Amino acid sequence: MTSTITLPENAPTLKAESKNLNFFYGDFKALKGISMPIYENKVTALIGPSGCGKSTYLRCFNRMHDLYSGTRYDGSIVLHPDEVDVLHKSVDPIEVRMRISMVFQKPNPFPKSIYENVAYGLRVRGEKSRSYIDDKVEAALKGGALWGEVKDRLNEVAVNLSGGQQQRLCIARALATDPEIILFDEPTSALDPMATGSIEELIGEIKNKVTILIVTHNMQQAARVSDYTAYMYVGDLVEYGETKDIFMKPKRKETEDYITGRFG
Ligand SMILES: Nc1ncnc2c1ncn2[C@@H]1O[C@H](COP(=O)(O)OP(=O)(O)OP(=O)(O)O)[C@@H](O)[C@H]1O
Repeated sequence: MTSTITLPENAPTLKAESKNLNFFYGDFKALKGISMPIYENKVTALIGPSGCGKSTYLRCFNRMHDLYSGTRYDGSIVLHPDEVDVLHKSVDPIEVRMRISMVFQKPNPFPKSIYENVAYGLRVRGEKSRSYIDDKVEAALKGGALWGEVKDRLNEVAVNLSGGQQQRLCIARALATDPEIILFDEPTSALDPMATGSIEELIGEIKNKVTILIVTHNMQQAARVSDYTAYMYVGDLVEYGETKDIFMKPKRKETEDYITGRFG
């Protein structure tokens, strides 16, 4: 299997690319030389059977693996246009996480107020101006399609919100620091169909200002929300392309078997 890819014709602007990315948990090689473009203001979906390395790949982008011992990156993830390799030892992972935010599978608001959840990243960055933070919190909550529901209860604890509202709050929190990329790791798997629909709609809206990578087990979701799709299998990138091509005319039989449910 190879992860060499051909860039689509008339490709949009590159926001990032992984180049020959390998990743190890101890001696176990979880990613095997993955090279993939990530296009600006587009949604790229990562699909594949359980354990194929989707979350591992996603977590390389914001250096999440640094938080655990015994892990090792090899290769690079280059951010454009400044050509920064986020995996390089000289790059501060905290700075990377300001530029590349993450939304997890299970909504994980902090045990703080709605306001403080969204203000959190700005405070970490050292923002002190109350009016600046107020404006950013309002804009982020609007961006997360939550402002109308919470504007009169900003000081209430966030855990009182419904699951779908909590996930939109986590998206607002991710938006507040004006990230360039947001990583979504199965963001709707803990939500009901209605809340799932509103998160998918939101992803369609925020991609106008941010680049998105999303891991999903839901083929319909990948087809609905993404512009590009990557099919992974045991640490390899099997096929990458425009979502419509991956779903309508995949080049590889393994991809076809997976998306048609014959495998996985
Ligand atoms: N902390 C860890 N230590 C050791 N191995 C790990 C660790 N986390 C994941 N792995 C292994 O790395 C491989 C890829 O796991 P990963 O979670 O990235 O897959 P995935 O495609 O996201 O799976 P799923 O769809 O089930 O979430 C699997 O073989 C998994 O067992």
